[in-house]
Amino acid sequence: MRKLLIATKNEGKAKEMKQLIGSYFDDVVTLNDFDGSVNIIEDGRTFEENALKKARVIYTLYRQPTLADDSGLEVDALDGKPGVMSARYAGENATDEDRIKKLLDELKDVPDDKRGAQFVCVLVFIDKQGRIYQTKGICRGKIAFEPRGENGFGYDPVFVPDGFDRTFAELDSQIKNQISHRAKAFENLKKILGEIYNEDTCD
Ligand SMILES: O=c1[nH]c(=O)c2ncn([C@@H]3O[C@H](COP(=O)(O)OP(=O)(O)OP(=O)(O)O)[C@@H](O)[C@H]3O)c2[nH]1
Ligand SMILES: [Mg+2]
Repeated sequence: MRKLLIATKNEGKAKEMKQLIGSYFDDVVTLNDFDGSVNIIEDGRTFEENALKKARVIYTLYRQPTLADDSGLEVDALDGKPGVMSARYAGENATDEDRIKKLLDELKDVPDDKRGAQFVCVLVFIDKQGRIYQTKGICRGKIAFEPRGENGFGYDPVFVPDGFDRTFAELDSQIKNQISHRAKAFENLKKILGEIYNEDTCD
């Protein structure tokens, strides 16, 4: 029985991660399932530092294979902000709506051709023996002028991925799971998992 702990409390992210992880684990649980009380301070300057910290804290507590995702939105016209601050962009207790409103306010005078942005996702996986693996995915797109769509989470209603004219929240979740920053990071992670679990099938 192979168990994976996912070090996230974000339900939107957790749902996508469970869909993307594939069949390498028999049981996949997130912090909301097994330890909602743990509070990890994300004080890194990069997605890499924060993802590593989340994975390390949970691996150290439970000594089980652990996966963490640190992700966010980098907007060209804001010099890469909100970046690692994406979840806290409008304050600690703000909602997705508050964050979107703040973003659209800041971009209100920015024309269509200057609204480029990218979602970034860094995954850190720690295997049963404590070996650390990291992958990254980027999805380019642009920021819409108003929110559209009901799917997904976070900034999805205002992010239009390159090659599409609909937002992530208007696209089917299956399409998001093929082209997103998270999907790309998982493509690389699955290659690593394939190697780990082929050479070491015990757990
Ligand atoms: O529209 C979106 N579609 C996405 O696919 C996506 N991926 C990340 N984000 C945003 O970036 C923050 C990450 O911050 P984050 O990595 O610290 O996660 P979090 O604090 O929400 O949960 P946890 O995993 O740390 O427990 C999230 O809250 C979201 O606002 C996304 N928004
Ligand atoms: Mg967080």
